[in-house]
Amino acid sequence: MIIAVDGPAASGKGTLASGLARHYGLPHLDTGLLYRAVGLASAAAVDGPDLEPTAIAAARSLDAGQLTDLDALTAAETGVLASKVAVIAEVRAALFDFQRNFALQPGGAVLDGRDIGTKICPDADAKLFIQADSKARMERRARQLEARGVAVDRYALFHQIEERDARDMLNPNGGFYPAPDAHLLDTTLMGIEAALRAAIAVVETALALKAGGQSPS
Ligand SMILES: Nc1ncnc2c1ncn2[C@@H]1O[C@H](COP(=O)(O)OP(=O)(O)OP(=O)(O)O)[C@@H](O)[C@H]1O
Ligand SMILES: Nc1ccn([C@@H]2O[C@H](COP(=O)(O)O)[C@@H](O)[C@H]2O)c(=O)n1
Repeated sequence: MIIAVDGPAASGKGTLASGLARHYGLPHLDTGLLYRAVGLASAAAVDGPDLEPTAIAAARSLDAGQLTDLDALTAAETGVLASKVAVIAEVRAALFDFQRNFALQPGGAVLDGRDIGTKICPDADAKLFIQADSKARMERRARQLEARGVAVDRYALFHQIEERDARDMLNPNGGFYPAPDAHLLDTTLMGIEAALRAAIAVVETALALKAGGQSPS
């Protein structure tokens, strides 16, 4: 079974994808980490003329060892770098096979990102698109960073998230919209447990419909 979980920055898609993976006993891939690793590897070239070739070479030579330094990878600034390399078509192409092969492993997988339901796994058995308003997303990210001891300027963080959302939405090589068969889940007013229960219900309904049965009540 393949489950696709998409949504904007700090919407909680990674948390839900990891909860779904635990619930169904499936492996989970946070595909944002791949773009973050390429962004980090290209940091010295960012906003300069060499960004494209640097990022393309970094994407083509990416290996799993670069996905381990979670403090550096999940820093807010790394998210901005990631969104700058994510507009480069050759970077997306270089990362495609890794994601697709992960999805196609025996038994299936849960992947979260921006284009899983539209580009990486248009054939997924269940697709969720997670939404939450920008203020809620900013507050979630702020608390996450503060829990790690990082000082947060909420005003700057809010603008950084909005700027990244805008770059992502305009990404000409993206596909960062809900797939036509995705279920929209707005978690603005939901805690993590309630959101996970709702996500599991979406998957159960998708599976029941796929099997040709009634959707579970
Ligand atoms: N429904 C929720 N209510 C409150 N907090 C939440 C909820 N969902 C997730 N969080 C918290 O918000 C923070 C961001 O969540 P998460 O990392 O899952 O988002 P994301 O969409 O994967 O982010 P990114 O796209 O930037 O990687 C985490 O600290 C997580 O625990
Ligand atoms: N499938 C994906 C996943 C991510 N991106 C880009 O990477 C940035 C960071 O992603 P997070 O999920 O960790 O926030 C994101 O803003 C996108 O620009 C992508 O292009 N495709």
